[in-house]
Amino acid sequence: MPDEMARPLIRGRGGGGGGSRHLEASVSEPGAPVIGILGTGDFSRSLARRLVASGYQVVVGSRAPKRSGALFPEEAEVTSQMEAANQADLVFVAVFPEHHSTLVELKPALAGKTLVDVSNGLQIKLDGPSHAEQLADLFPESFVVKGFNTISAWTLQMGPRDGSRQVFLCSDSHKAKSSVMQLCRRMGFVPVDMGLLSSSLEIENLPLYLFPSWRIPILCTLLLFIFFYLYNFTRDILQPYIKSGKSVFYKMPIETVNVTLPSVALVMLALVYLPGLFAAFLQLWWGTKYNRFPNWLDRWLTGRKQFGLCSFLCAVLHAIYSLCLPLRKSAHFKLLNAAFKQVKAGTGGRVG
Ligand SMILES: NC(=O)C1=CN([C@@H]2O[C@H](COP(=O)(O)OP(=O)(O)OC[C@H]3O[C@@H](n4cnc5c(N)ncnc54)[C@H](OP(=O)(O)O)[C@@H]3O)[C@@H](O)[C@H]2O)C=CC1
Ligand SMILES: [Fe+3]
Repeated sequence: MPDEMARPLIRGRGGGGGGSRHLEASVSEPGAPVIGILGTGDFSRSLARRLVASGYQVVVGSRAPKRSGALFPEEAEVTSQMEAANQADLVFVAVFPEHHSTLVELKPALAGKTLVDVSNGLQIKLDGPSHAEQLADLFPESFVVKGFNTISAWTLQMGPRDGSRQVFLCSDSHKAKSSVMQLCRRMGFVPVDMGLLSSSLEIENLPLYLFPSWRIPILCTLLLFIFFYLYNFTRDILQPYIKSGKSVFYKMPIETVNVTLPSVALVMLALVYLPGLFAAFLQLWWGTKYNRFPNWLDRWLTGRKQFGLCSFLCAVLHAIYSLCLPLRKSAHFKLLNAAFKQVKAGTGGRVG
């Protein structure tokens, strides 16, 4: 990582270019609470800039402050980890969780202070202590708040935009959580209270789920496509070939795909409406609207938008293919016509 460390995510004032104008414009307000950041990696650098831009005094704790100092804005002080822990009122722990234990010597300096754990896991963990809970065990005299792990260094750098403004927070200390929520708002993010620190595992897993609601609809679309494609291939290409030796394999990439797409689109559309019918049937069967649907039906109902969009995509592809086919046929016809005219005129020249 040292090479990456040498390359600032956004350039300092002397570096020219890059960076958001908002960040360049603000200066830390004197008398604002001192925010400490342990670690000088990508996240730390972006966070420091955003905090400075929001009017906070920032002190960054590094194992090698001399090396890292140049990567931070002038307003942020880069010093030793111990010095930063002593000076700060609230401390962001921006080091990877496997290195949390190297910070234990800061325990006395961090006692009674709020620690924000921003770490993410590398894989989804379904049980066991979260990184935040492990940090709380390491620093029992501090108040650990989990949060900011769903915000990327890039988002911090560019400023909150729609879609990634929410910061999920949880802590066993109401006071510590409130102070982080306030800080969050001042930085332009929207804090979402997720309750006690026991929710931290859920928050840590959040960034690891990539488009979770799309997985099943996409899988369904692919399976249906394979099924209908094989059916059409057998019916339109394989069967004539075996029966009468007629070779129409050229139809495979375009015509067979084109007859497959509407079938997939229609079945996917049916899958949008089907769970609604199941739900209505269950409600009639139970005689009430207020029972919980079984999990599978619940997930299906909430995934209807994705099923619908997959169906729409197939229909659009079918429309595009259908428009392209006559163009291809007319080009073919023109070529044949030209050849015929030349033969008729007895020129015998090359065509095409
Ligand atoms: N990058 C991102 O977009 C996001 C990162 N996060 C979380 O933020 C945390 C930091 O991530 P990121 O900044 O990308 O990581 P980097 O690897 O870029 O930085 C980690 C920093 O940790 C410090 N550190 C302290 N002790 C040790 C040690 N024993 N060994 C190695 N490094 C140590 C180092 O600073 P120094 O050498 O100065 O002490 C180093 O710069 C992680 O927990 C990550 O999950 C969360 C959301 C997004
Ligand atoms: Fe059609």
